[in-house]
Amino acid sequence: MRIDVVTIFPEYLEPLNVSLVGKARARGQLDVHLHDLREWTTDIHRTVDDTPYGGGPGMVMKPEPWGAALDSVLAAGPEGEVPTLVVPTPSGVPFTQELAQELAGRPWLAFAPARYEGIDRRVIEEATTRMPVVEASIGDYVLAGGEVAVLVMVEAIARLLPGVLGNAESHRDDSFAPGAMADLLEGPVYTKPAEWRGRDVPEILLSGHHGKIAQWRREQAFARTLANRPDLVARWNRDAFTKKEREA
Ligand SMILES: NC(=S)c1ccno1
Repeated sequence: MRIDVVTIFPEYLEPLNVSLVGKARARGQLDVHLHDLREWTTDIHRTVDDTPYGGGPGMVMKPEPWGAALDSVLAAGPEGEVPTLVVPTPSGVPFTQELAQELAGRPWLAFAPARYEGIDRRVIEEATTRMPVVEASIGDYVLAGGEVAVLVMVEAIARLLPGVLGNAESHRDDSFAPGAMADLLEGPVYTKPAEWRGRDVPEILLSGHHGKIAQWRREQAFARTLANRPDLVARWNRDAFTKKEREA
């Protein structure tokens, strides 16, 4: 997978050099290109923003640098291919495990994290005429810029790429993973020692009875989901529960 990120703070994306994503890059599973938006400014002050038409607080990111930057990204990418442009924004669709899974299946992603009050709308509109565009939100809150959201999205997507996680099974039981864990939160996990500060590991996990352990884990997942995400419960019904049982 190729990933391009256009940003006024390339240094904000340094974490893409370490840990899981860094290792995937080193193994050639990810090809990440960072671009400083100011490279496409034309004035001595390298201006990327201006006051909003219609008035109002804050500044808006100018269309010219973004347009030129996206032109360059497209030109530098694989011949005859276009990226999916991912725009992190609180006004986007929810960035879910399902969306991460879908984006992990695409060969080329370009991220456009905004600052200030956002990017001039014409940039997004023009982009949709030449590539798929996904405006997505990592949560119902506002950040100072989209770079943090890019880090979140890239990690969530990268870990789903084949071979990136050591154990291919690791994300099968993730919260929200497709199949039996859809709309479910992961239950509690334990490791050695069997007793720690007077707290024992649940006996069932030491039983070696895989069927009962799986059943206990499903029950724990349902209990945690009921407690922490009643909104997900609304998506269940008895058939779905049964279906989950069959799939698990
Ligand atoms: N919630 C998201 S994705 C965001 C981007 C910028 N500020 O908030």
